[in-house]
Order: sequence, then C-alpha cells, then structure tokens
Amino acid sequence: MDAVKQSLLFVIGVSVDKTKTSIQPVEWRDGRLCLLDQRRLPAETVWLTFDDANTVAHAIHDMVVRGAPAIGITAAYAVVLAARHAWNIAGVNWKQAMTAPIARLEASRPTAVNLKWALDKMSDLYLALPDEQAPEQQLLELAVQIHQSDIEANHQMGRLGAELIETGSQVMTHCNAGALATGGFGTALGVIRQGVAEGRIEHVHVNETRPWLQGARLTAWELLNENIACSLNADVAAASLMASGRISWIIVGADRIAANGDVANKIGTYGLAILAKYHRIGFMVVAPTSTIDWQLSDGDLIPIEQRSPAEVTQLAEKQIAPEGIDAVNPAFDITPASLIDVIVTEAGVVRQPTVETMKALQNGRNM
Ligand SMILES: CSC[C@H]1O[C@H](OP(=O)(O)O)[C@H](O)[C@@H]1O
Repeated sequence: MDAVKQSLLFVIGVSVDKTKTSIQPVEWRDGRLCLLDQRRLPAETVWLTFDDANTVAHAIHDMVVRGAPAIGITAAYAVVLAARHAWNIAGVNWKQAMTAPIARLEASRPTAVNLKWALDKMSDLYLALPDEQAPEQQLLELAVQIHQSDIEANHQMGRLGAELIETGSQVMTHCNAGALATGGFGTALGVIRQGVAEGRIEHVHVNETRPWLQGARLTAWELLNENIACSLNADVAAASLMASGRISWIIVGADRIAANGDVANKIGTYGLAILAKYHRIGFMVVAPTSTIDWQLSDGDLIPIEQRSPAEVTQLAEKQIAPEGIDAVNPAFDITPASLIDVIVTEAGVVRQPTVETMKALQNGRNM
C-alpha cells in the first residue's frame, strides 16, 4: 500500500500505524488527547486525558510529555482542541479565539524548535480555512500527518544511522531520545533499535542524566522492555567508560540545531562531546529536519530553558541538599558543530557539520 493511501487511511481512521513502532507517548483517542505521564515512569504507567489546549500547555511545561518531536506532535493535537473550543464559543469568529491558546503552547518550553515548527504548520492551515466551516477535522488530519511523518522519519534515520555503526559495537546514549521523546521508535534510540536489529550494536551504555533522570527512568525502561542489552551508569562514570576503549559511538538526540550545525541538547551533552573528541569516539546526533532552525546562524542564539532549582536539590521530591542552597538548572547545553562527527536526519547524513554541509542538506531537501 503506497504511503499516500496509507496516510489517508490513518487520517480517516484518525489513528497512527502501530505496526511500525514501539510505545507511543501521544495518542488521539475518541476525540481527546491522551498523554503517557512520563513523570511517573518507570514505576507507574499512567495515561492522562486532555480536551483543553491550555491544560496541554501546562502538561508540556511540567514534562508530562517531553522530547522535542513529542512536544511538537502534542502541540499539534492541542491546536485541534483549541479549534473545537473556539468554534463552539465563537462560531464563524472562531479564528479570533485561536491566538491565545497557541501562544500559551509556544511559551510552554523555549528550546525545542519542533514546538514552534508544529504550531506554525497548524497555524498556516487554520488561517487558510473558511470562517464558516467547523475546522476540527481538517486540523486533525494535519496533526495526524505530523505524527505519522515523525514515526516514518525515525525509521529512516534508524536505517541511515545504523549503517555507520560497525558490527559488535558498544555505544553510549544520554537522556532519552527514544519512542517516549517522539511520535514513536525514537531518534537516537531509533538508530540504536535498528543497530541492534542488524547485529551492529551489542551493548548500550545509558547515562542516568541528572537531574530529571530521563536515562535512568525512560531510556532504561524502553531498552529493557525490548530486551536490548544495556547498563545504566552515573553521568560521572561516562569519562572512564570512554577511557576503557569499549565504546565506539556516543549517540544523542537534539532539541534545536542551528544553521551551522551547532546542537542544543540535554545538559551534559557538551561535556560528552569533548570527552568523545579526546578519546577519538564517534559523536552522532540524530534529529529530524523539523529540529533544524535555519533562521539561527549559530548555537549561541538558541534559548536555553532554565528549570526549577528544586529539580537539582530534590530527588523524587525528597530534599537531598541543605534547605536554602541555591541551584542552577539549565535544561540544555550547546555542542559546537566542530565536536560532532555526523548529524543524521531523515533527509540524509551530514558528515563534519558546517554552514556549507548543512546548506547542502537544505538544498537537497529544498526546505
Ligand atoms: C528526540 S528529542 C529528545 C531530546 O529532548 C530531551 O529533552 P527533555 O527531556 O527536557 O524534553 C533531550 O534533550 C533529548 O535529547
């Protein structure tokens, strides 16, 4: 069945192909948005249901759902909820009621550009729709298409990235760039899933990724659920693991990539890239082209989210540092393109990213 027909079936059925991916953290069920509450994993699997865009904005900020593509997909479905509400309260004047919820969604987290990318696509569509027609179905079709395209991009990146990994490799990953951070299958974990399936990867080293512990709580959960050989390590153990000579690649996701190839990703990524360069270990960034911000010339311009100090001074909501201590909690850092060996996208692989090699990717995609 060709992709177009397949995608139409998804749109009519308002569902996403579950046969091609693993867990999906975002689902549209019976006209409502359902989010797997990632704050409660791995101990509890709890789904929250939403029918209001403003509440979804709070859920994104509170990291019920997180990961650049996943929050973009979530925001796209939230625009559908906003349009339904706007039509119900304002009828033919519904567009006037769309600006505020979309602004709240965009402000929910500042670093991942996929959020703005998805909202801009949804806004372009809603602004073009007729005032006198209920907008929900057409907006839902686009949200489902954004979701399905992300999953397909992840499978393509999995194939392209896995090809670069020699048989029998051990790799390290940071944070969670898995099915839980995307529409499904994952970006960095998509390459790892494909690499394991092809017998190229024999072991995955999972950095715990303080303070929010996406590695310990989410990546470890995803890999164990699929019987992928892995081990968890404290972030501070990464350097000596690299020094052991066992690791061939560091494979991570991204939240925003500047036009010169600089990468914003989870805090700690920059240090891993320096260590990888020192130990002559490959450094791979895996991200869909929706993560590339062609409007930003370099990484210094990427806004870095500062989260609550309590995420550092507490663990599982238990105070671990002295009361009154201040804490800094940048959620991301910037890895210069010079420290990155490859950026894998669904449009192709950029080796030794620079303004020029990134431009070649852009031209090849006519973005
Ligand atoms: C596939 S994007 C995943 C990306 O997002 C994560 O950040 P957060 O958990 O705060 O949303 C992390 O930077 C991952 O690499």
